[in-house]
Amino acid sequence: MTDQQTIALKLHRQTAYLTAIVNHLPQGISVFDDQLRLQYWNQLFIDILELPPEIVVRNVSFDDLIMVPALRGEYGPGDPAEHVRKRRALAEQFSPHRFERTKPNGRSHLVIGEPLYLDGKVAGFITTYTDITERKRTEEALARNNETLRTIIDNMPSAVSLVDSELQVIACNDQLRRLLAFPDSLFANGLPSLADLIRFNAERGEYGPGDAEEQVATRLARARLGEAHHFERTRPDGTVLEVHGQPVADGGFVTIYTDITDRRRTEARLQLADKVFEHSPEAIVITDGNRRILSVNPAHEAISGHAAAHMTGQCFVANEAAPDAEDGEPWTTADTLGFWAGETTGLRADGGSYPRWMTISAVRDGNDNRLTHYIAIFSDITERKRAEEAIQHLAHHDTLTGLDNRFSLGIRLQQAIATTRRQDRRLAVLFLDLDRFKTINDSLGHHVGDALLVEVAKRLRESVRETDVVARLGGDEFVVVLPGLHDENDAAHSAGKILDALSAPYPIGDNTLHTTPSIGISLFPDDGDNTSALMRNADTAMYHAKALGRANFQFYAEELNRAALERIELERKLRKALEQDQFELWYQPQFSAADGTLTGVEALIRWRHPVDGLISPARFIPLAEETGLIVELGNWVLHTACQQTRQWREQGLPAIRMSINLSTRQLRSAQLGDKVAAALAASGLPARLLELEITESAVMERPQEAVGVLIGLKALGVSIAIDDFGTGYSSLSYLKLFPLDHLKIDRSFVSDIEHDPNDAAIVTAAVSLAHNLGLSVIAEGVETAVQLTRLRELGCDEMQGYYFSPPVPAADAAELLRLSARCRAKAGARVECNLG
Ligand SMILES: Nc1nc2c(ncn2[C@@H]2O[C@H](COP(=O)(O)O[C@H]3[C@@H](O)[C@H](n4cnc5c(=O)[nH]c(N)nc54)O[C@@H]3COP(=O)(O)O)[C@@H](O)[C@H]2O)c(=O)[nH]1
Repeated sequence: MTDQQTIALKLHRQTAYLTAIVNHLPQGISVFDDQLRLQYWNQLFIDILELPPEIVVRNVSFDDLIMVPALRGEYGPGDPAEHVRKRRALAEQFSPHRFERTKPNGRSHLVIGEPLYLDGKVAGFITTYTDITERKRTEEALARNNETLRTIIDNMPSAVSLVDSELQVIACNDQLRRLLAFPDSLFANGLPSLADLIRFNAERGEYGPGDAEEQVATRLARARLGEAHHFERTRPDGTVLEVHGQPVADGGFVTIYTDITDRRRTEARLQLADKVFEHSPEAIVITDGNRRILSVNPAHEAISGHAAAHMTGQCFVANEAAPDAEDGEPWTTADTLGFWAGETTGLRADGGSYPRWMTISAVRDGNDNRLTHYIAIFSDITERKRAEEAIQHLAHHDTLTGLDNRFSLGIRLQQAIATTRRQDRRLAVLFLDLDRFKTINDSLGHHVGDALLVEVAKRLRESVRETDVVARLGGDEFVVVLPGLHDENDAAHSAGKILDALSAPYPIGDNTLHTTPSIGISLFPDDGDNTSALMRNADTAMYHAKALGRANFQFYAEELNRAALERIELERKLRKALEQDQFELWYQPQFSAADGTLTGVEALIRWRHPVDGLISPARFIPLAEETGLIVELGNWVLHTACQQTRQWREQGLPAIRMSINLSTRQLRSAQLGDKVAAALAASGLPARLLELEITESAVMERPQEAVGVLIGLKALGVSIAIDDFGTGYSSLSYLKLFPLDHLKIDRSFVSDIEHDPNDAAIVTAAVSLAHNLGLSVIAEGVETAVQLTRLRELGCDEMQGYYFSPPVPAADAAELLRLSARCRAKAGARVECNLG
């Protein structure tokens, strides 16, 4: 073989090798010369560009080849020749190029072109065509997947972060910033590292107190372990986060943060609700929308006695004692208004019934408003009702007697007036007060007093009709209301019955007590058309009955009311008079019956009112006594009288006995002895010259007590006189015990002594009694010489009366004393003569 043949064979082989290589390349390949005529190609070139094989021949022009895809519209719409021209212009630049083309049929290929140089000159270009259809599809699918994932992550309610193995955050969603309240500045330079995030949190106290760097180190160390983790974290603002970390294949991990604040709150609420359900003292019943019981709490069993297990599935009945038809109301109300509350009756397992306060709530579905459940809550109100009834009873009744009280009386009287008005009838209000009740109460004790009141209440109730009202106002005051009367005779008849019933003896304990009522009656409509007028007028009439000697009944009369008003006015004036010192003392002399010498004076109070003039004590002493003002007034009298004697002595007048009147109230005052002693001390009056006059009725009201008081007073050295003797039914046994000095015969026995033998007999007996007890007798109210003679004959020791002198002011009394002193100086002189 020649060298030429050897070279030719080598070339041939090389060409065969190259052709084999080109044909087995995974790409299409084409080589155009500098005239853009095709010189080399392989089958994949034809396949990838989908060229008709018959036109792919050596020296075919670039234009003819690309006209094929241009005509197929692969370069877009428009003139294919224009597309070819543009591409040829680009190709003629012989510059490297690389692009991807996707054909209308969806197949893609990558085109990479490089110019070919021969001896430093452009000799054409070589182009490879790689079918990237599958790669593109995979890439697109991946991109779509990524997009989907991105959308999912971005729209997840949870925060997500993806950290690589270097602990660099490589992905996160917006929720991460929102949920963990990361500021934008943290992301200003792209995604931060996990360390940045942890440090930021540690520094703002997200992990609680402690050293921030330590907290960072601990957390990073944990992250580096790359282990799955799950924990809950409560942020400082109370948000509860559930954190799930999961390692991923490349060494990083994905973390999901979920806000479970609401879930935790709901759980806490449910737990609480569960506890409430379990431990509520009130029974709770939960039913479905058809009232079938789903569950009951333990309190239900405790209240009703029905075991919880037996209740489930049963139909719940609100009012167990009512017929079915009547159980509808609570449910229809709950259905329409969502809620019902009221009292129902429950039946216990043992068959007993009990009142229960129940609420029923209708529960509806939040979406379609469908009624899904009922919740009934109830409690046993037996005790509460009992207490209410007791309170109600207490509010309307007198605790001691069980009668209506003042409050209830007001209501019932008002109702009775309305009924009586409609019936065109009359109504009577009877105001009752027990005579001497206070004495019984004070002397025998409250328990006896109470027992008496209970018996009085019983008798009152028995004396009237069931429909009549009987009330106790307090103390010994009772009121009876008699509605539907024809006339006042009906009222009088009932009042008489009551009077008899209440006046009968009361066997109480070991005692048999006696009391009588004083009854005042007012009539509707005659004496008033409202409760207060009728009550007021009956009260006034009752006082009138008392004033008329007790144990009787009196109808109200207009004049009584006037008198009552006058009384109120007088009381007001009396208080003012005390403040303004409108009182003065006058003095009435007393003389010895034997020789006519002045033995003493009686101090008698006078009220000089700036407008009404001189007011008699008979008008105001009883009121002062009633109101208690007498204690202050009496003290003033005591002091003024004692001071007067001092003045008289200072004027050189003879020292005589000064008598003052003590009232019942003063007698009962615990300070009386001290006050008398103080007045004596202040005035320097020798005690023996002060005489205290106490009425017979005052001492006999509580004789035992009086004995002690009088002994105490006597011990001060004063003398004591019994005033108005003969009017107070003295008990002889007590008279003996009283430390008395004088007995003053009441002027009612004196005034008619010359004509009435009875009066003379009484005076005789009184004088005899007094002398027997070692007392001297003063006759008061002596107005005539005949009376004086007669009283002297009957043995009276001293005289007082207008015959000698009326009470006179202090200055005139001083004149009398002067005159008396002169008379005494003339031995044997008769004072009467001088007085005349
Ligand atoms: N607790 C006090 N009671 C007092 C005081 N001052 C007076 N009184 C009592 O008031 C009642 C009326 O008293 P008065 O109007 O002063 O009447 C007295 C005499 O004026 C009157 N009297 C005296 N002599 C006659 C007379 O011949 N005829 C007549 N018709 N009346 C006369 O009697 C009253 C004195 O009575 P007595 O006290 O019983 O001696 C009267 O009950 C006074 O007690 C006071 O300071 N405190």
